[in-house]
Amino acid sequence: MSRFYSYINSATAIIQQYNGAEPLAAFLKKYFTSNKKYGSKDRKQISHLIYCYYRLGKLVVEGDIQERLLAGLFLCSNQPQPILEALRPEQNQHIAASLPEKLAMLSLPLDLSQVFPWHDQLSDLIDAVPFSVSHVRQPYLFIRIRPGYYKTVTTVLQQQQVPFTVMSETCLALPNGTRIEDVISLNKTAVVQDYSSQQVAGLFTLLPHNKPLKVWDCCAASGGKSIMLWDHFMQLDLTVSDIRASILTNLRNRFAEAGIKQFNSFIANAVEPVPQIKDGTIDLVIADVPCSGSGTWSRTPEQLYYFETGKIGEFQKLQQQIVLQTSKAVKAGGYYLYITCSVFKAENETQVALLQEHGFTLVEQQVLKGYEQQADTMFATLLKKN
Ligand SMILES: C[S@@+](CC[C@H](N)C(=O)[O-])C[C@H]1O[C@@H](n2cnc3c(N)ncnc32)[C@H](O)[C@@H]1O
Repeated sequence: MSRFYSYINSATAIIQQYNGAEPLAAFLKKYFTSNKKYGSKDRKQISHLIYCYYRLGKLVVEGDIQERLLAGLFLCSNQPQPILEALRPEQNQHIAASLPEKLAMLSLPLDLSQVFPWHDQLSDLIDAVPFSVSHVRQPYLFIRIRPGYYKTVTTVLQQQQVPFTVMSETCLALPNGTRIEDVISLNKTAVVQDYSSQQVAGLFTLLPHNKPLKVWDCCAASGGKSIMLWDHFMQLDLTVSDIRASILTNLRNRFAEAGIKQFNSFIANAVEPVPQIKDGTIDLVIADVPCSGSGTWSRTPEQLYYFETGKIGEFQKLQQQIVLQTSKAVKAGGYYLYITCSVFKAENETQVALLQEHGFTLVEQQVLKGYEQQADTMFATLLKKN
């Protein structure tokens, strides 16, 4: 049996074992650790095959898994593939063709608008068809260059021959899989942060700049939004919290690398009263809430296959509890910044409507259409307390 059929058989066996209970990346890591026979080249090819398979969501491809693996590989790759060269050389020759051309070559009735089938649940302003089709492409890795380091970072990337595209004065797009941590002083000179996440900084310009703001980042994770806010204002009275201790440890390490020394941090469940935070005392609450992550599924395409819509309601309920509890902390005339990386209306506009019913006025709402830039799709709304 050729090496290429053996890749397909391995990918098939892995797909049959995987049930979506944990992230595919973690499952593959464990699988390859306990199956030592695969070299790094094999692991790369098999993983790519499997990711392409899930990029087609639940689309039915006539024939067996092998047929779907090869169709996925052809549609979702834009560089020549050794497996296609061996098994479908005519397709490999057209690997850089447009999607409609590729679909015509496959002569399979594949409707890519159904890769993400939950069109009726999307937030306003998200175009269902281009969003759905965007999942066939792997997104870029984006970095945000911190103030004063543009020349340092771009010079090192050029010296190390790392290709990049300039998206803005602070944002660079790099090929996914770039080991950026080996090339630059991560967190000191630049942070890994998606393009859309970086766009949220546009809302910071609408905040008062006349005195250091008292800020509470109530779902801080490893601090991506807080570091960006710090870079914007340079001076803040900053408090960060999260329900997970381990992620706060990451945050403290990142803040140390980023040179952010003055801040308060503690573990807190944002659905309950938080003793450290008094009602009506905060200028800005950032609530980058736990969500379905449906705007990021081109990074985790297994979700297109395994996601159950019942989970939207669970997230909606949790977000509602977080919003109602944490918004009490905002002082009169202060601000609430609500953020998700979800595309579902129930997690986005519905929560904003709830804030509006509880004494907040909408300042600006952004649907960040990352699917147009091979980035994540996000939702961000700034509200002001009446
Ligand atoms: C989308 S992430 C935040 C990302 C972060 N703001 C950033 O920019 O890197 C959501 C975070 O909410 C936290 N979380 C989930 N449930 C929570 C709760 N009940 N209270 C507080 N934090 C919670 C999760 O642990 C997770 O770190």
